[in-house]
Amino acid sequence: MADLVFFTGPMDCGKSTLALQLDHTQRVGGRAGLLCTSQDRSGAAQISSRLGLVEPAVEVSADLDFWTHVVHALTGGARIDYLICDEAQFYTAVQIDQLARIVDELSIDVYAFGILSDFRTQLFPGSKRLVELADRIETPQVQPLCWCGQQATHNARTVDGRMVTEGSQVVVGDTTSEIAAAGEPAPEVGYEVLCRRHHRRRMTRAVAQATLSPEPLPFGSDEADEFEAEQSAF
Ligand SMILES: Nc1ncnc2c1ncn2[C@@H]1O[C@H](COP(=O)(O)OP(=O)(O)O)[C@@H](O)[C@H]1O
Ligand SMILES: Cc1cn([C@H]2C[C@H](O)[C@@H](COP(=O)(O)O)O2)c(=O)[nH]c1=O
Repeated sequence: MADLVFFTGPMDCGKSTLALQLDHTQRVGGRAGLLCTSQDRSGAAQISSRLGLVEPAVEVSADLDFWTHVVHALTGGARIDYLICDEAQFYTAVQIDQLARIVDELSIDVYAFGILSDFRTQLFPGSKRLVELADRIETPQVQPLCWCGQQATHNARTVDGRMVTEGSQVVVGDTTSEIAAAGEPAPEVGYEVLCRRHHRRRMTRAVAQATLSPEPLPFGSDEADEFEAEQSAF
């Protein structure tokens, strides 16, 4: 029996890497897959992993009908045993229903990968529908960490280096940890993974570093006191 599996976790937890590993392993095992993605960071119709793996993929725009696409490919003689669907948070709820139908009526496995919630902690429509319909929800084994060392569970968006909680749900971009480590200036829009506590407090790595440094504090002393009390608890 085929399955609809949703692999989910915050940005930078290895979802695209796992998607390409799964595809490779299945292909080596003699199965044939169709790779799909939506608005990959690279700007091209491909699944790209931060570890450097890249594979071409069907670009899933809002008007793509998965059912029609797959049935058309099958009737044209293609073999499809499974679908790899990256950046599935950007798919519409209707497209997730089409994927479930493909699993149930065509016995094709669908492996979907995506983040659950946006920078405001609200579910993406595609992810919400996947949680509702998936046979299984899996979390990749590598867990990214918040700057405090706790497991990072939430995605923060930064604009000009400052965390924001308002804006469009979709703004394609990358995490800034490696950019910051290399000493490069933050991009206009970036992302940082945080634990819930620091996401709630809008306490990004930059804010924490500024607070801990002997430089003048960037925010009110109440917030700084709260932050120092929290640090002594670790
Ligand atoms: N130079 C590196 N060496 C080893 N692992 C790396 C390196 N750069 C990135 N990674 C790993 O790549 C993973 C991010 O992969 P990716 O598939 O792009 O994530 P996601 O799709 O979840 O955003 C992280 O687990 C990170 O630790
Ligand atoms: C939190 C959040 C993220 N995005 C975008 C940023 C990236 O382009 C993708 C996530 O990709 P990854 O492979 O998981 O790193 O989603 C967004 O548009 N809106 C958000 O709130």
